[in-house]
Amino acid sequence: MPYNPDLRISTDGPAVARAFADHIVAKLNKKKEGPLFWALSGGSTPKLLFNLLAAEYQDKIDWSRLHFFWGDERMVPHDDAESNYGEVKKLLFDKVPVVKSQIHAVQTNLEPEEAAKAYGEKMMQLLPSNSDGLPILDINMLGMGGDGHTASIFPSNMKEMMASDEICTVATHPDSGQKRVTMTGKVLNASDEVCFLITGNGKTQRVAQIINQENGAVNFPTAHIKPTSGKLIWFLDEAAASEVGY
Ligand SMILES: O=C(O)[C@H](O)[C@@H](O)[C@H](O)[C@H](O)COP(=O)(O)O
Repeated sequence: MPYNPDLRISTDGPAVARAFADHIVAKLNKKKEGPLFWALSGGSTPKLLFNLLAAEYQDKIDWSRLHFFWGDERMVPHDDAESNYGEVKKLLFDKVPVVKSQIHAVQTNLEPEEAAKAYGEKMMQLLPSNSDGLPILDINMLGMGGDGHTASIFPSNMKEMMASDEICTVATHPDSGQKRVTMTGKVLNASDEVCFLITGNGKTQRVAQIINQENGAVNFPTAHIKPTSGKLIWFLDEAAASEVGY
């Protein structure tokens, strides 16, 4: 399958956040009615988005239609500074009229294996599934680490995570040893749409290697995330995209 994601390049991080926020509005308008199942990612880039949504999109989005999931979550209490859920609760959920019962957080009070199993079961209950029996998210918003990881699929566990038939599984951060629950590669690729939000000159080389399909790209998990039948969009700022070949 050729690798030619839809590239949407904006001037800087805030402009990337705005481009993606407008993309959410457009998707809600296109779908006219019914729920939109949106998986969030952690990290610093989404913070720009959450702050913008809270500040300027209160009335542009019908928040009652949104269901929130997480592509990965750190196995810490929700009020821990490391919590992906905690971050978006503080920056967004506490400021806009989301429906609390439609926020589907990972149960980080459970043991990691239990939490991964429970989350996979919850996704199967709530989401439509494809012909392979995998849950389909309308939008899977992902970031990319400097090592090319996405969600909590790292180069060190990539083969296992991309081959797994589990919906969610436990991952261990290679540096910190932190336990995480992550959606597996097949689930990410079952999404109706995967949107990468990647900004900053720290990602330039990795972005170029993957988008230009240079040697070694196959070593990076992000290069393996291309929906089997959905769309793949990369929202980039000029710094991250500066060495993209086309
Ligand atoms: O829980 C996490 O840490 C994220 O899901 C992770 O995969 C993140 O998306 C990347 O590390 C990019 O993070 P930045 O946007 O901070 O570079």
